[in-house]
Order: sequence, then C-alpha cells, then structure tokens
Amino acid sequence: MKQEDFARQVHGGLIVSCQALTGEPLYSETGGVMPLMAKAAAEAGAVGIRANTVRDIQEIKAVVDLPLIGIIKRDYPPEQPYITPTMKEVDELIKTGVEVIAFDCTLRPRHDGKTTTEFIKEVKQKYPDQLFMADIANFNEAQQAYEAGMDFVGTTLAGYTAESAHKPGPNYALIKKIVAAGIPLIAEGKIHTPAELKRVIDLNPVGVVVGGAITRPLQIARTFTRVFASK
Ligand SMILES: CC(=O)N[C@H](C=O)[C@@H](O)[C@H](O)[C@H](O)COP(=O)(O)O
Repeated sequence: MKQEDFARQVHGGLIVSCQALTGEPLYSETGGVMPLMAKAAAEAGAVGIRANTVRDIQEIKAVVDLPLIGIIKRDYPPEQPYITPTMKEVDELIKTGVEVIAFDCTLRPRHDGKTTTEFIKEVKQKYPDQLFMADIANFNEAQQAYEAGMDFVGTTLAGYTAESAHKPGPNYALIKKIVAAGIPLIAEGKIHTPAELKRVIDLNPVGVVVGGAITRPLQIARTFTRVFASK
C-alpha cells in the first residue's frame, strides 16, 4: 500500500487501538476478546484499528475489514523501548500483512545497540514496500524519524519518556508543531474525551488514534469510581 492511500483511508476518521496486555482485565490467554472490541469500533464507524501481537492482529483481520496498524510490545530490559523494539518483531508483523507497522523511534538506547536512524534504514531496506509509523515522544524524534524515511510519525510515546513533556491529556503543542513541519502525523495518546479528540482533529493530523478511553474498561471505570474517591 502507498503512503497516500493509507492516509486517504484514515483521514477524517477514527482509528481505535484495541489492546489488552497480560495482567489487564481484558487480557485473554486464549484470545477472542480484542476482535470483539474491533467489531464494536467498526460498527461505530472507525476507519482503522491499532493492535498488539500477531494473534490479536490475525483475529481482528478475520472479523473486520479495516486497515490495521500492527505492533508487538515486548520488553528487553534494561532497555526501555518496548513497541516493536527489534527486527525480530518487525519480521513477525510483516507476515500478518498489516497495512502499517509501528515501532519505537525514540532516541533512547536500543536492545540491538543500533541508533534509531540505523534501524529505520535497515528496516526500510529490508521491507521497501511496507508502510511504517514511528512512535515518538517529542519533536526532535519526530523529525529524525521522518528524515530517516518513516512514512508516518505518531505521538504515541509523548509523556511516557524522560525526554518528553508529561501532560494528563494530548500534547496539542507537539501535534501542532509536527503538523506545521509537514510531517505526516498520526496523533495518538491520552485522547480521553470527544472534546479532546475535537481539539486534536482541528490541528489536522493525517490520522488519529484513541485507545484506552474506548477499549480499556478498567481505565474507563476508574474515571467514574474516581468521582467517589475525590468526594
Ligand atoms: C504508551 C503506550 O504504550 N501506548 C500504547 C501503544 O500502542 C497503547 O497502550 C495505547 O493504548 C495507545 O497508544 C493509544 O493511546 P491511549 O490509550 O492513550 O488512547
């Protein structure tokens, strides 16, 4: 798929991230849960799905006909990057046929010892026909990833690294700056309400991802139980 084709498919609509990690209430050893979330998203009019693990991606692809952003979250301590952190995860995702593969493009030390730019170039050389999204946390990382050849950048990790500003909601200033720089942006992370979503889309990113506020019931329930706790 071409960069502009994916951009056209998702622009003006919502990408829903459907993920449950081990230990989360919706995590299932045997699968079957995330495709239900994806079905709900599709019925609500979502234009794309973001999903973690080969299993979830395959199960989701079987029930909804929407473009997918695929990731594999895997820890390689002591290094911090965990979103598709090495070529091993990229190789696994390629086999699923997802439209876009997202991986960590922060400038933190990597498990494979490569620089982020070296890794991006290696990945693009190995898979020239695959679309890739750079999960970044700040403007410098966005710029470097785009210049190294990434098709899209995502604000996924903004507020989750030591090198980024920590805000309770979306980082509007970062979104604005990346869009203004002409970098194809998928705004993602900490969009918790329709009002926040509206503010983000007014900044005109290529695409926008909402996750936990739709697909993480523990997170959603807490927004209500917190009302009592704060009385
Ligand atoms: C930081 C990190 O690991 N983010 C993950 C990336 O895939 C997911 O856990 C998030 O749900 C996703 O980015 C969507 O964001 P939010 O759930 O805030 O709408």
